[in-house]
Amino acid sequence: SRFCSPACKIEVPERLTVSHEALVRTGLAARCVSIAVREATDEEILLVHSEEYLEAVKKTPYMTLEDLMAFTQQYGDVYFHPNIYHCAKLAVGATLQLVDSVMTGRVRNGIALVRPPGHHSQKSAASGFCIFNNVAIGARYAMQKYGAKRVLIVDWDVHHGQGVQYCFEDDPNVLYFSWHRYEHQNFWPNLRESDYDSVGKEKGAGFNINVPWNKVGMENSDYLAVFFHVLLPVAYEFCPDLVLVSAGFDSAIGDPEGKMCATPDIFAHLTHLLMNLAGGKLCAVLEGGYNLTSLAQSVCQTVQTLLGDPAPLPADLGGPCESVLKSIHCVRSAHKQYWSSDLPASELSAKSLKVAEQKTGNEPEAQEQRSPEEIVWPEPPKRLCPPVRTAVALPEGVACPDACKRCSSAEAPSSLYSLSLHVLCECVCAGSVCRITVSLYILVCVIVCRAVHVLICVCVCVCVCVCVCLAPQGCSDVAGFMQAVLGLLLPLGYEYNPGLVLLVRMPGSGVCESVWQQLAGLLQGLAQGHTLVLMQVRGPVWVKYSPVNWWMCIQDQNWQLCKCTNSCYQQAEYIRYS
Ligand SMILES: NCCCNCCCCCC(=O)CS
Ligand SMILES: [Zn+2]
Repeated sequence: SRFCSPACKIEVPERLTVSHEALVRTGLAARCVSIAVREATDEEILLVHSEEYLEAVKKTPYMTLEDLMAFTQQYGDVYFHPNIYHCAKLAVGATLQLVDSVMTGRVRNGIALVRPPGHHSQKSAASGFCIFNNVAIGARYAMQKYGAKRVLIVDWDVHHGQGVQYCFEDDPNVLYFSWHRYEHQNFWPNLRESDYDSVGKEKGAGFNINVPWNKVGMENSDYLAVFFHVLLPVAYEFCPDLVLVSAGFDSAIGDPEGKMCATPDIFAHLTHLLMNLAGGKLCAVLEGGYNLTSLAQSVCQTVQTLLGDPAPLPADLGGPCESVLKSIHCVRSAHKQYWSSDLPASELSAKSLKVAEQKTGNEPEAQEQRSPEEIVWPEPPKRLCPPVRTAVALPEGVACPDACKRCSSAEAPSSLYSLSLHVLCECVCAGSVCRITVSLYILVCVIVCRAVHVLICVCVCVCVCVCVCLAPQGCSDVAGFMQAVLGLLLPLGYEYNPGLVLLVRMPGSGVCESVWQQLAGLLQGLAQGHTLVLMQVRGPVWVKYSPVNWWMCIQDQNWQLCKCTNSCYQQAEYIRYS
């Protein structure tokens, strides 16, 4: 009978079958393009691993049981099954097939559901269930075959991918970000170099970011705070050509390894926040994830966001806990010298990162006492996947796009203010909007919102401070702008949890196109994507309002609304008319 180390009780084949079955059951698989897997070649594996290691692993299918056990003992927490070499080659091959499909533009993004995982394996060693380092090979492959200059690897698995860190620690072209259960080096793999002060070596200094979780029981707001205040400002400054995600879901609630409390829907937001980078080129590669229920739910949340569906409302976020604030402060201080977009750590005061009352110490222990099966959490909320409908406000004399039928509103709104009020009221009285976050530029239209309710003004005053500190520099201060969006607007927006985001761009606001689109994209993580974008520009411009995706073509002050069928636009983008 097959010898079995304790490890093989959790890294089991059912991980892939339950994930795939969930994708099929929810209809998500049918919306995806399936990519064939293949075995990796020796040359591809040698992009990261040594010849002697590869040659040794090649022998494992033919080893006797005792040889296999001896071979396994030399590594930590892996098991070598006679078939694992074949599976490990398929895991790498699947990853590279995904990288091919994304880098050639055949698909925009995708996920490789593979096992064994990869992020712990090293040049000449297997570790932590990992044989070959799928994601590290994927990064090297993308740089070698497609000339990718900068690759961002985001490792949201609950373990530190030390294998990836070792592979790229002196390489400034690969930015490796990992958060991981650490508990002051008391959690596996118990490495000193997993702490926040490992920032990379030589030319790679600043390109390795470790965020240690020194407590278990981390929640959604902790994960988002690290994205807003550590990863995203640096990722935007790094400006990658490709994003690889070491998508381990053992960081989700119910996992026996992670013992965290973040719910599966958080992966919809983490994915969304990364999709605006690298022109949307994102390859997620499965790492860990051992609670079959939360694994399947987390995979579905990730895939549904990759497909472009609006993220669910970020349910009742608190502020990050004290322990996370400390980790964030430490890692930002360690990296302050490398990243200009990094506000001095002191700026990250408790006020902008609302300090939640210290998590009462007993929760995690309670978690520890309950067996993983006993931990329950609510089903992820049903998510909108709105048909793409459109509304076009057309100036006189401009023909409707095909298949549109003009249904001008009763009173053709005569100005930007009355239009947004008009649409606003339509939303509000349609009851589909309970609260509204006004975004950066709405302050100029504060008169529009007066008719809505006083809550707006609270938010507007916050936005006023952001806009004031931004407007003078205009587009030249992109870093400053993005820092304010990531470090202030998004955290507050997520905590405020609005029913609608109103984004108004006034002429002379001085923000350039790309930054504007980043802002509109990022804000769609709020309000289930209910975003109204109003732009007043010279000449007609199409803008997008979702989920009904109202398109408004605006010319000067002349507005008319008409609804188009959803056949007009499959993927809502900005289309500028000549
Ligand atoms: N030696 C005491 C217990 C050690 N357990 C090690 C578990 C490794 C988990 C690796 C993993 O999940 C990859 S994502
Ligand atoms: Zn893991």
